[in-house]
Amino acid sequence: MSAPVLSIRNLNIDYVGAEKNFHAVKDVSFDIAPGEFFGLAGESGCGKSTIAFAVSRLHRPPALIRTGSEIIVGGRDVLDLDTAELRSFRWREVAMVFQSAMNSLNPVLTIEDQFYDVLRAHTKISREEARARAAELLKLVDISPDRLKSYPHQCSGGMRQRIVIAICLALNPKLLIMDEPTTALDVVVQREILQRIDVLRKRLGFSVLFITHDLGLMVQVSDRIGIMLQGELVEVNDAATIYKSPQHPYTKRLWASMPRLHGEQIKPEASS
Ligand SMILES: Nc1ncnc2c1ncn2[C@@H]1O[C@H](COP(=O)(O)OP(=O)(O)OP(=O)(O)O)[C@@H](O)[C@H]1O
Repeated sequence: MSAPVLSIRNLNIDYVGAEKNFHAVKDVSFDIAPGEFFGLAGESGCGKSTIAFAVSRLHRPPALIRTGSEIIVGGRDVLDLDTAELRSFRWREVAMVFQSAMNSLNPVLTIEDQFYDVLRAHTKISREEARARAAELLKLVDISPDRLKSYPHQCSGGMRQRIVIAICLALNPKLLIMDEPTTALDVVVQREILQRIDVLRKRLGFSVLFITHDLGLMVQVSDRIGIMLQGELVEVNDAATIYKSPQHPYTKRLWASMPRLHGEQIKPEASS
């Protein structure tokens, strides 16, 4: 089996407080294989985003990663990278779509300039080449290259979100982290975007770490799913098992708390 794209070992993260520390991520370990769509689910506040930020090394104080934690990407521990190494690590190896990504585009720059900024910062690329690459990336997410001249406010929310995803794919990262990437969008647009991501990861071969509290959406798109409860990873299983025969009592409770489209609840099969 080929080496994992991401290997997290004994990850412990505290939020350091004046009075006492809060242990937000508790000894979490999991791997993501090349090309795998891995979902991380759990109620609000269970530590999902804290993990996502740590993997991208975007965590800031008061978040403190404890000694002994490992986040291995491409054979290197992300926690050991210096500033110069981090610059090439982000975007090239790991790119992250945030919860409010569609509002993260710069309002005073055209879409073309936003692509150019990222491409120019990381590669030796001419304006012409960047335009061609940006057009190609827009097509990947089903947006006409005519949009290169638009400003963010001229694009719908779903379109802006797809533009952010296209920018994230600009440097062919091995891992795309998506933290509640579609929460602000309507259900149909959410689904379209996730289906598009799925097609792209199969075509381009990147892996996905997808974070949401919406377990129903997650089982439809993920290969494997990790369930978090109060900072701990309590179950990791393939999506079908999580759906049909969840093993951990908390996973069962999560399903029970989740309304289905027509009001009935998903009843997981009783586990033996
Ligand atoms: N800057 C901070 N200072 C102190 N505690 C924090 C900070 N950021 C997050 N926390 C706490 O750490 C815990 C984990 O938060 P995190 O945002 O990772 O959860 P989450 O599972 O991603 O939640 P959500 O789905 O609401 O985004 C929560 O209890 C949160 O209140």
